[in-house]
Amino acid sequence: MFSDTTVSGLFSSSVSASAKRQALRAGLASGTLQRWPGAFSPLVAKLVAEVGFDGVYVSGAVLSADLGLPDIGLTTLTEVAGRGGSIARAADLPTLIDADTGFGEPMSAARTVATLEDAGLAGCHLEDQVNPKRCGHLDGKDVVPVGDMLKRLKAAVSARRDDDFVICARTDARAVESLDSAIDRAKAYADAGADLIFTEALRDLSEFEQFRKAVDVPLLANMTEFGKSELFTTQQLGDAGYNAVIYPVTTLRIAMGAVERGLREIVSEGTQAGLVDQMQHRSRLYELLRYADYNDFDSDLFNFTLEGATK
Ligand SMILES: C[C@](O)(C(=O)O)[C@H](CC(=O)O)C(=O)O
Ligand SMILES: [Mg+2]
Repeated sequence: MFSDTTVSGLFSSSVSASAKRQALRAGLASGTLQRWPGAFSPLVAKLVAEVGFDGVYVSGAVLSADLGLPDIGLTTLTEVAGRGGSIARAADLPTLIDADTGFGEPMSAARTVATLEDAGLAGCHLEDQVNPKRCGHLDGKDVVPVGDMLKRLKAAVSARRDDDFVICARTDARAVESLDSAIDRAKAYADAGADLIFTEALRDLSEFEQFRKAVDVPLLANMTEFGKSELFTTQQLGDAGYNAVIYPVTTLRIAMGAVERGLREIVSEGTQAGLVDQMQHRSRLYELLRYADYNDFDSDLFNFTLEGATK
């Protein structure tokens, strides 16, 4: 029987895309470091929200890896917007997505922004790398001339229909040119309308501090593992005056580490029984997915209980 329980928020977050964008902007203006872990799936986004983070990040590296591809600009806007939209709608938090170089020339960057807005994202970042792009923490990457990136950014900004959609400009110039050049580029990108600057692959804390002193727009730090930056704490990044931090690939690395160990143990032991204690319990999964609320919604169709399940 249908009950009058509201289904709002069951299939998709009940917070509108525009409210999420406002929340993202408020967080960036709050003076408190905003923490955005990468979610490799909608389910992980739900967990990110429940654990108490401020936002969700969708990583290009993770999205490609999940498709079994390297992060070298092979994914398409359709793939990225589709997966990003599914992740964004799963949680009440705002989601920032990695839009790489904008999937083409400036007009494509503009279309990227419109498409990501339609998909319910709260913001995206566009980087100043050449195509094909690479992971910002690997050697051998290159950046486009400042003027080309300004065209990319201006096109993106002009395509925005919701003024609250956050456009973040990422500069990869630190590793390719110098810290000074990265700072100059950041200033030019902010003048072109970027709301947030992603300072890629800085080396030590003093570089984060120098960046902060030189520019007066919100700054984002990338705490990706096994890269060029040391892993600073939220306290250190907050003290350095940064506004946001991403842990882009962290949840995927944790999960894949556990998956590989688990698969090997099944082969060596002939059973996964010794791993069960480390697994997310069925009841916890059902709690995250709000099974009980679906039961309430239509008890004729959904009458799940955990009775009979092994503990
Ligand atoms: C942030 C990043 O763009 C991503 O796609 O997640 C990557 C992360 C990584 O490869 O570790 C990057 O820093 O280029
Ligand atoms: Mg990326």
